[in-house]
Parts: sequence; C-alpha cells; structure tokens
Amino acid sequence: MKRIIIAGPRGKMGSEAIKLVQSQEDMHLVACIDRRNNGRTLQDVEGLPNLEVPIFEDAVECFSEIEADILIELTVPEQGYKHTKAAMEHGIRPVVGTTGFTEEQLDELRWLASERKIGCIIAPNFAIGAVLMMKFSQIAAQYFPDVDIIEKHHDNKLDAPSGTAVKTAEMIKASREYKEQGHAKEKEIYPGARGADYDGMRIHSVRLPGLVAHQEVIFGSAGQTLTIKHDSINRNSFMEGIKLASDKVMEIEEVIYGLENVL
Ligand SMILES: NC(=O)c1ccc[n+]([C@@H]2O[C@H](COP(=O)([O-])OP(=O)(O)OC[C@H]3O[C@@H](n4cnc5c(N)ncnc54)[C@H](O)[C@@H]3O)[C@@H](O)[C@H]2O)c1
Ligand SMILES: O=C(O)C1=N[C@H](C(=O)O)CCC1
Repeated sequence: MKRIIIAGPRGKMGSEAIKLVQSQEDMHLVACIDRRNNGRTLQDVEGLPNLEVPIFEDAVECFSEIEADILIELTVPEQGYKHTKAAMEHGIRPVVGTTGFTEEQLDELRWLASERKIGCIIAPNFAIGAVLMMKFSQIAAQYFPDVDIIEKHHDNKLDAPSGTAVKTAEMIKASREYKEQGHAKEKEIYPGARGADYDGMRIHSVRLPGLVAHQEVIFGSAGQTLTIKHDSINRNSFMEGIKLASDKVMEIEEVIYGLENVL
C-alpha cells in the first residue's frame, strides 16, 4: 500500500488527484499540504471530499509528523520546488506535476536524489498522448529541422512557455543540429512577435479562458508542412500518468525528468 501526500488539494489537478488516489486499491491518502486550512481535515473544508485526512500548511511539519511514501506535488513553481526538496530530505518520493522549475533546481534535485538514493519523477505532462506528441516530434525533427511550437493553455497558468513546450524543445534539440530559423534580416515590429527562441526554434504561448492544455508542433520544409498536435480536453487526461509515475517512483533511486522515460 503506497501512502500518499497531495500538495494542492484545492487546485484543479490536486482535486482530480484525490479522486485518483481514492479509486486505487494500492494507494492511500494520508495527508494534504495546502496554503490554507492548517490543522483542519479535508472533510472540514467546503468543496473537498468527506475524508478525515489532515491538512498542513507547513510541508516540513507534514513530512515530520506523517509517515508517507509519495508526495504528489501539484501547486506552483516556487513552493513546489521547496516541497519536492523537503520531501526527499524526509525520505518521501516526489511525483511532480508542477511545472516551471529552473535548470538549476532540477540539477539540485538530481544531486539530492543521488545523495539520498531516493526516487523522484518530474513530468511536465502526465497525459500519455502528450508524451507521444513529444516523442513523434523528436523523430520528425531529424527530417524537418525547421519547427515552431505553439502551446495553448488556460489564462490562470503562471509559467510560460509551458513545461511541455520546454520539454518538447529539449527533446527536439537532442535530435537535430542547431538551426537559426526565419529570415536572417527579419525584424519584430512588436517585441515577442516571433516567440521565444530556443536553439533557433520558436515557441509561442497562447493564454485564453476556455482552454485546458494544447500543443501543436509545426514542421516546415520545401513544399510541405507536418503538424503534430495534442489536446487535453480535461484534467482526467493526466491521471493515468500520475498513477504510472507513482508505481515507478517506488522502484528508482534517481530523478526521472519526463514520462517518456517511464513508458
Ligand atoms: N504535469 C502535468 O501533466 C500537469 C498538468 C496540469 C497542470 N500541471 C501543473 O500543475 C500545477 C497545478 O496546476 P493546477 O491547474 O491544478 O493549478 P491550480 O491553480 O488549480 O492549483 C494550484 C494549487 O496550488 C495551491 N497553492 C498556490 N500557492 C501555494 C503555496 N504558496 N503553497 C501551497 N499551495 C499553494 C493552490 O491553493 C491550489 O490548490 C501547475 O504548476 C501546472 O502547471 C501539470
Ligand atoms: O494547466 C497547466 O498549467 C498545465 N501545465 C503543464 C505544462 O506546463 O506543460 C501540462 C499541461 C497542463
């Protein structure tokens, strides 16, 4: 039985993750970390399930008092990093969906995992279809080096580009030579018009109400384009990946960054 702590229980992802854990015979929710409601239980908070599960505002207090195997981290970048680090320091294995960690933070967590010999999975996107979109894009980039990434998310998202777009760009970079795209003399009339520049490819972030999580990777070459597209229509799309990562994280002693390394 895996004992689970969820950080961000009132969030869009956290509330889905609670349902996931409740539906699994081998997972048991033992605590939640929330920025409010310290000392209460889930059943005391309006909108949360009728469960006698304690809520902590302070992650370190939670990890010191509660015996747990896995932290499912679904909050915001800065706090999510602190939670992840503290969990590993307390022997609790993080499964991280929170996006927006820096390269330095990822390196710090890799170092900590190797020091403590503890597993951690950080997945910018838990949807299996999105992972396939990234893998297919990596293959396509071997033949089509000119590529733009267009990611579209709801307008409550804090980080841009999305974790998925960053991961896609990193995977494409690993499979093609650097290429400066567009016209050598091009000029932006409005700053940002051509998007972010990552290794010569362009990343565009759309933020609009009504969207969930969507990405198109468009490749262009002489006389043709290829578009690889994924849409998450609801947050249920991410739950299978969280389940997979929660099983895998118990078997490893390192940081795995990206669900493609688990599938
Ligand atoms: N990896 C994936 O597949 C995937 C999918 C969806 C979202 N995400 C990421 O998961 C995270 C959460 O997404 P969401 O849509 O649920 O967001 P949300 O805004 O609905 O929820 C965020 C939660 O974090 C909590 N929070 C905010 N500040 C906090 C703090 N300082 N301390 C503790 N808790 C705090 C909020 O109370 C809320 O419960 C984001 O980083 C998002 O990018 C990842
Ligand atoms: O809703 C979000 O925020 C999402 N963030 C992830 C990202 O940054 O790629 C994955 C999809 C949803």
